[in-house]
Amino acid sequence: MTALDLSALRRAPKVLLHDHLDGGLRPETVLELARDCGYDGLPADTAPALATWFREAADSGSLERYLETFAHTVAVMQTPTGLERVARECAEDLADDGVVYAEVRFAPEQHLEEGLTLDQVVEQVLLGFRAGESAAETRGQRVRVGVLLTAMRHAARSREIAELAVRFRGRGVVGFDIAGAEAGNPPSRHLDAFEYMRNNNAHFTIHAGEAFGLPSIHEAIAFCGTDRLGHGVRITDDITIGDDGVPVLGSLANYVRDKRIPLELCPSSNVQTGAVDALENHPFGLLARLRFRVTVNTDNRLMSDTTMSREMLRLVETFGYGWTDLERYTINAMKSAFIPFDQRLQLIDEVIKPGFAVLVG
Ligand SMILES: O=c1[nH]cnc2c1ncn2[C@@H]1O[C@H](CO)[C@@H](O)[C@H]1O
Ligand SMILES: [Zn+2]
Repeated sequence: MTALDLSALRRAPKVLLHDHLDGGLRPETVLELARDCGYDGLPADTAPALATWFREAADSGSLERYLETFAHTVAVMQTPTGLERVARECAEDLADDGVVYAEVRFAPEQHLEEGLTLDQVVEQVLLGFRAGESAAETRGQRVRVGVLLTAMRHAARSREIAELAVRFRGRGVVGFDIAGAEAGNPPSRHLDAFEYMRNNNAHFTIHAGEAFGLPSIHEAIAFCGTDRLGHGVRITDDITIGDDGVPVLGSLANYVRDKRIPLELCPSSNVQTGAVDALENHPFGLLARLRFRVTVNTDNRLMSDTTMSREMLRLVETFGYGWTDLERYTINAMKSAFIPFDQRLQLIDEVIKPGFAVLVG
């Protein structure tokens, strides 16, 4: 059995379903792109200072204030070269951390300030991911990145973005999502977009149950028909612990568990936005114990100063997980991916299981 430390975790084959492209830039890239495009609004002028600023500003205890930090990353992702570079480095960084499959999301509508079209934005990002995958492969690292197109929930372009996602299906886009401030912007505002996805037999996830509770999760499932829940941590509001210490599930919690609806849990991010007050109290422990389909995710690597390996290490330190637990969460994630079933199975059988066998054995 290999000791469960950060370097061993980085060698484990990992699957990431919830990661924002505009939340994962390298600090030095933010600085260089800002210089190139003449953006002078950055709050720091060295890479370490900028890294610290993002982490501290995101540590706000409020989703709204957390989201304000994205103004700086989105500002430097407005040109073809900027978009391509950010996507390329994202794929390389994930590969370097031992991620073998990732679904990375971003909102094309936020990248039109310099006159690019929605299609051009998506094309540049896809080019970047393909370049990053190839660069990683030349170093002997293998990662596959699929794209989720996000619509901003306070805006009114979700139908258009859903159409964009379907148009780029088969060319690297594997699904759709809505994100942004949750309170006041329920998923049902975007019913036509979700209906469009369903009519086209296309996959989507919805940020729900992060800053707002059960009504948001209920709408995402019952009205919108989501395949997965982005975060979904507040499903614990529907679980009570009886006097005998035994958890009792309400009907919504039961439904989520019965239907094996995947929860894209993002431990560090949830503490930063105040969805959870401390990692020790993160519902990951309870939900995993109750055998919900839990997955481990980064959300925003820059804002949380994290990686997949570090999120896993934090869970190991907090909940005492071992390799077989981590393998189970990884297989949960791979089963829940939006690529075709046979390809998921192949990654499980040929990459994930053999990779963990080496570590466990
Ligand atoms: O955890 C989150 N909850 C809700 N919205 C988020 C979260 N992280 C990022 N974004 C939002 O998604 C956009 C597209 O990637 C980001 O610009 C940010 O506004
Ligand atoms: Zn998110």
